[in-house]
Amino acid sequence: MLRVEDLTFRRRRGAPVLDGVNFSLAGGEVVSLLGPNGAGKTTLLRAILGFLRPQAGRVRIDGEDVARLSRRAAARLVAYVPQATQNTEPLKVRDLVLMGRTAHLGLLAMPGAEDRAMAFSALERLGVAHLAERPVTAISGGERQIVLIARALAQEARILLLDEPTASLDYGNQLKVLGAIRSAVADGHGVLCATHAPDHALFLGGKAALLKEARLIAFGPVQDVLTSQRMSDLYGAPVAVVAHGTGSHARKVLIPFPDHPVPPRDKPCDPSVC
Ligand SMILES: Nc1ncnc2c1ncn2[C@@H]1O[C@H](COP(=O)(O)OP(=O)(O)OP(=O)(O)O)[C@@H](O)[C@H]1O
Repeated sequence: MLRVEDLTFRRRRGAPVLDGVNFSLAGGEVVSLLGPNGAGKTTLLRAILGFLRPQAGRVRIDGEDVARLSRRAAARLVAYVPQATQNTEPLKVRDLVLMGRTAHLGLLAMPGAEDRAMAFSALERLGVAHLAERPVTAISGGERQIVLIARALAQEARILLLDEPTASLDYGNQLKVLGAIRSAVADGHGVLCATHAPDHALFLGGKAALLKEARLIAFGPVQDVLTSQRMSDLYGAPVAVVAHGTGSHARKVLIPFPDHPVPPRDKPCDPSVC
C-alpha cells in the first residue's frame, strides 16, 4: 500500500540526503528503518508525509502520489509519531489523543461523541485508558510515547510512521512501546519504524531497511538482512549477530565486540553462554 519509488531529495545544492530510495510497505507489516545518525531516516519519514518535495521519484499510497494529496487527505492515510518531545501544554491525555481526529472533522467542526469514543478506544487498546484524565505533563516519557501512538491510531490512518519511538525510555517502557507497535501491526496497520536499536527490529519481526549515507543498502526480512557484516558496516563498529536457541525458539541477537578488529562471522552461539 505504501511505495517509495526512486526517491531522491537534496537541500539546496548539497549532496543528496536521500538517493534513489526504493521500498514498499504492506498493511499488517512492519519495516524497521535502521541507520547511523544523519543517515536520512527522519528525512525519509518527512518525505513520505509529503512535507518535503523530492527532486526525483515519488511516494505512492494505494497508487496515489502523496505530492498530489492535500494535507488533510494525507493525514487520513498516514499518521506520524515524531521523536520524543516534551509537552509544555498541560493538555489532558484524552484531548491530545482526540487531536488525532482532526483530519476527519469538517471545517470548523468540533469533535463529537463518536470521535471521543474512538480516542478512548485507542487508549484502551494500548492499555493506557487510566491515563485519560491526566495532564500530558504529568505522565512518564514511556507513557507519553504510548499516548502518541494512541493519537496516531485515533487518526485511523492505515500507515504509521514512528521516529525512534523507544528513544530515552527505560527498558520496561521500551518493551511496552514495542508491544503497542506489535498490536498495531496485528490490527492491520503498516508500520515504518525508525530506530537505533537493531534488537528492537529483530523483536518486531517483519522487514528491515538499512539506510547509509542517503542510500538504502539493504531491504528484506529482518532475520536475513541483519548480519554481523552488515551491522558492523552500518555502524562502523564490530558487532556479532548470533543465533540464540534452537528450533521454534531460535532467534537472532546482537552482541557488541568493541575490541574486535574485524566483524565476527555469523555463527550460532552456545545457548548456555548467551
Ligand atoms: N533542517 C535541516 N537543514 C539542513 N540539513 C538538515 C536539516 N535536517 C537534517 N539535515 C541534515 O540531513 C541529513 C539527514 O538528517 P536526518 O535527520 O534525516 O538523519 P537521521 O538518520 O534521522 O539522523 P538521527 O538518527 O541522528 O536522528 C543530516 O546530514 C542532517 O545534518
